[in-house]
Amino acid sequence: MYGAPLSKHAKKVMLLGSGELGKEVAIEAQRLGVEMIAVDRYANAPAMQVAHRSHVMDMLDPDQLRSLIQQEQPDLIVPEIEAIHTPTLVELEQEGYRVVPTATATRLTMDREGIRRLAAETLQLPTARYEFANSLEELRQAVQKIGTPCVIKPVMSSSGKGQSICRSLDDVESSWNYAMEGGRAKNARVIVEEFIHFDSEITLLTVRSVSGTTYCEPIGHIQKDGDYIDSWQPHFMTVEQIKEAQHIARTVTDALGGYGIFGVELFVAPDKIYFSEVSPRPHDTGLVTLVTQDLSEFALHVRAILGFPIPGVTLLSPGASHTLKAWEEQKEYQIDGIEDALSVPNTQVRIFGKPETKVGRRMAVALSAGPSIEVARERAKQAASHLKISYNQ
Ligand SMILES: Nc1ncnc2c1ncn2[C@@H]1O[C@H](COP(=O)(O)OP(=O)(O)OP(=O)(O)O)[C@@H](O)[C@H]1O
Ligand SMILES: NCC(=O)N[C@@H]1O[C@H](COP(=O)([O-])[O-])[C@@H](O)[C@H]1O
Ligand SMILES: [Mg+2]
Repeated sequence: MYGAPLSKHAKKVMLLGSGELGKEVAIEAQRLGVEMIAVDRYANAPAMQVAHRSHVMDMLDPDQLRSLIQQEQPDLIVPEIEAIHTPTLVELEQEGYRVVPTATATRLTMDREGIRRLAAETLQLPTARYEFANSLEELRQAVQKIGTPCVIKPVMSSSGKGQSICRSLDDVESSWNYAMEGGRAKNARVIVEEFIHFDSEITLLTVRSVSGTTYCEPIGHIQKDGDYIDSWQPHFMTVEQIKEAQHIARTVTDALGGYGIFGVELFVAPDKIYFSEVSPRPHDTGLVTLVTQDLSEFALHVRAILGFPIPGVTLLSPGASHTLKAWEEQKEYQIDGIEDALSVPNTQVRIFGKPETKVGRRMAVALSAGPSIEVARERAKQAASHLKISYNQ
């Protein structure tokens, strides 16, 4: 039970992070008559453009974060990115605020170390072998222990930022420097992971709600330089593989707790399935669910966090997504080719409306349904290829 947005009894939801994923969450929440407050580090972020109001602030600053939350008094705090001062969320939760899915889940997944130690050491889930290093010298030793090729990532980064493949000991120094440039916060710590030669990688969207745990069909995806290029659903897996994937997803999401959607990232190798990482929030590769499921991952997240039932999720059609990225840093840009993209059958586009372009920044996505995965992927790729960014100096 709640009142109209902006009235005394409104249900107030605060998004911490207001990118393309938050924008879809805000739209779904608006559909249920929720009052939306969008927060991010820059003005006119995508979700801010569809929320009731917005705030620009440094979410890694504990004082700013606390004072905004105390000022707004949201019923639910919904982290949309990892770069948030999560110890403050833990304190606020103890003081009675509700953090989605839980403050501890956001703290553990904020850096790779928390979630990796939970999954591999506490829960004993299969992961790539790993080591941590705080300096170039420690990194050399860690690479020698893990062996090459290996993957080196800042402990605090996302969308592949600062991540590289180290193919021999000669690469260690450049990998270290790259990680130092790409990492978030001033944290000189990296993880070195054994390189897994997987057949495919998937996201298993898993929802925890008042109705229990529900799994979506697996989403296959291709990543380049640690960031996603295209995704499709359903991804074919054997019954045994699906059972194993769901077991891993269940174990890790039960340990994190709370209500909401989780993107469980798994590597599917010939002999076994590896846990990679988990987002306690909608996942970028899950944008495809906007055209494949009766309830998208965003609708599922909103339903779950508001405490509403999720009797089931239905896959309506095979589908695919294909991203459009910018390759220049500019304050002014235009997107052309939308007409051609929308001429592709069963296709939609989402233009995120980010105020500026950056090198490698995702600006839009094409979403296509089709009679098969092959057709859907081809349609989404074709539609995305029609979208062109022109940069105006
Ligand atoms: N140990 C590994 N072996 C092989 N490939 C890997 C390994 N670790 C990461 N990758 C590849 O790099 C991609 C990005 O890695 P990861 O998910 O850890 O980074 P991320 O920065 O958290 O990305 P995002 O925030 O988009 O999920 C993976 O999806 C996978 O394709
Ligand atoms: N892999 C995580 C992910 O896709 N997160 C999405 O990207 C936005 C940041 O984009 P930006 O870096 O272009 O501002 C985030 O706000 C979220 O929507
Ligand atoms: Mg990932």
